Amino acid sequence: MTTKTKAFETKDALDLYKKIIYTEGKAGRRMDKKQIEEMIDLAIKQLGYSYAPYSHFHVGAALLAKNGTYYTGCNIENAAYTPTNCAERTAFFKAVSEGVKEFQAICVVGGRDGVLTGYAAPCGVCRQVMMEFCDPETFQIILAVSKDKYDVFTLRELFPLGFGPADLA
Ligand SMILES: O=c1ccn([C@H]2C[C@H](O)[C@@H](CO)O2)c(=O)[nH]1
Ligand SMILES: [Zn+2]
Repeated sequence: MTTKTKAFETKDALDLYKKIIYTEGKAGRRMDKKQIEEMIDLAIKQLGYSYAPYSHFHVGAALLAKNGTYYTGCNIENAAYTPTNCAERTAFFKAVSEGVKEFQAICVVGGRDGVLTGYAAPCGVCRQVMMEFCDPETFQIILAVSKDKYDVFTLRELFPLGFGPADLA
């Protein structure tokens, strides 16, 4: 019998294991489960504000600043298509326009007609904007389908070898 099997012999041990994987994520990171759930709720609420008459793909985001403030965002499309702003960038630009430039994490949800069936990963442009303001090693990106189905990534994982302000130094 392996040590791992032994660890799950009691319900307490199993609960502890679940707590660890839920709060630390795959790469051993630390985000409070309650806070992740709060961010998922906020991002899902944003789906209701999404303006997506062309793609019908609704996206919501909740950005957590280091000062503890949340900035939410939705995608905002345009008849000329290219002026479209993604949910993530809406959240970032709201924060930066209010003088807030330090961030801990963002949660993103999205799906056709606002129905969440899988992860809506940030597009390349949004990853580049994150790279401008966030430390790629520590900034957390929560991709969620529901409060029971989500994954946490660092910006570095989603944007390896990304170009950022440090490259100009
Ligand atoms: O990172 C992304 C990628 C796409 N979208 C939006 C833009 C557009 O309105 C729709 C389809 O691409 O999804 C976002 O909000 N965030
Ligand atoms: Zn984007």
